[in-house]
Amino acid sequence: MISRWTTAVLDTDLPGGWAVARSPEGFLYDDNGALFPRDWLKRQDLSILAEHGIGHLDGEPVYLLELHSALDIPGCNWKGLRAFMLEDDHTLFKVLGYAAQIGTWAREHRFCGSCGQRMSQVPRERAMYCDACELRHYPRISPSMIVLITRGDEVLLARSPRFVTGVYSTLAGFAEPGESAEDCLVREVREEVSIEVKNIQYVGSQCWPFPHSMMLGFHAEYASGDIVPQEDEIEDAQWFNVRDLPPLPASRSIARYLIDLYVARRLGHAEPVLPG
Ligand SMILES: NC(=O)c1ccc[n+]([C@@H]2O[C@H](COP(=O)([O-])OP(=O)(O)OC[C@H]3O[C@@H](n4cnc5c(N)ncnc54)[C@H](O)[C@@H]3O)[C@@H](O)[C@H]2O)c1
Ligand SMILES: [Mg+2]
Ligand SMILES: [Zn+2]
Repeated sequence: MISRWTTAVLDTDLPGGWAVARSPEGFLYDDNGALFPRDWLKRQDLSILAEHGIGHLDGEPVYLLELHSALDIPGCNWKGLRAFMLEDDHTLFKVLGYAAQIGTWAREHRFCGSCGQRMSQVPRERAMYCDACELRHYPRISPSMIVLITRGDEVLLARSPRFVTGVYSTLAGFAEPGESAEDCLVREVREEVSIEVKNIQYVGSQCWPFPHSMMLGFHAEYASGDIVPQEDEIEDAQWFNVRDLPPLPASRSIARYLIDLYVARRLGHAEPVLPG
């Protein structure tokens, strides 16, 4: 059965529901997954930094317990968000991805960036509020462009020194103030591989909670220039034939989708579906 997940701002004074617990070591899980009866979880000896009501899973309320530190609970363990992404339960990954973004943002906005006073959660709204200067802080989302550059049967893929050994991917980068999505894409491509692109086509978007990116995915055609990898950022960049590709990123990523979609179109295969 596919579970239904909707986000909401829930009242943390109400009892009951489910909860996920997040510490600097990741999310708590056991053999049944990462959702625990909330009242049971709160009876454990947790060092709770903040609690957030984050939404409904199949109509049941879900809360996040954001912890100062991990602790040992018999039968349970801690695991990072990336490990959950690589598993099959996509709905659970969405719940935890949202929880991670809300937890990180609230943790990093406990004090007002303008006057330094302690801030508080606004009831019924996803915002932190400063009483002293009436400033509101909303969750942070960082728009990032990601692009597959194509040249007929070839695609341009690159390696960052941070990637798993052997894996090549599309180019990506964060938008800067003053840029359109297209401006950002053109700049990132120039910076990272020193080439020019044309016919920029928007393909789709994906929430990427590492830690708070909104990925906007594109295909673009090669226009001119020779590949010059950006020092420190790009370890290697090459043109690959769609019939002979290197190891690629994880299948849930929009990077992989942009590649699989182009290959499918080029080779006349069925098109993949963008993971939500
Ligand atoms: N879902 C996917 O398929 C996929 C694939 C590739 C990259 N990504 C994500 O895209 C994002 C951007 O990719 P990148 O790492 O190549 O970026 P990038 O090329 O812009 O380089 C990263 C650098 O940008 C700066 N930076 C960090 N956070 C920033 C922010 N919020 N705003 C502006 N600048 C910031 C830092 O100096 C950092 O070293 C990252 O979050 C990455 O995880 C997602
Ligand atoms: Mg980049
Ligand atoms: Zn303030």
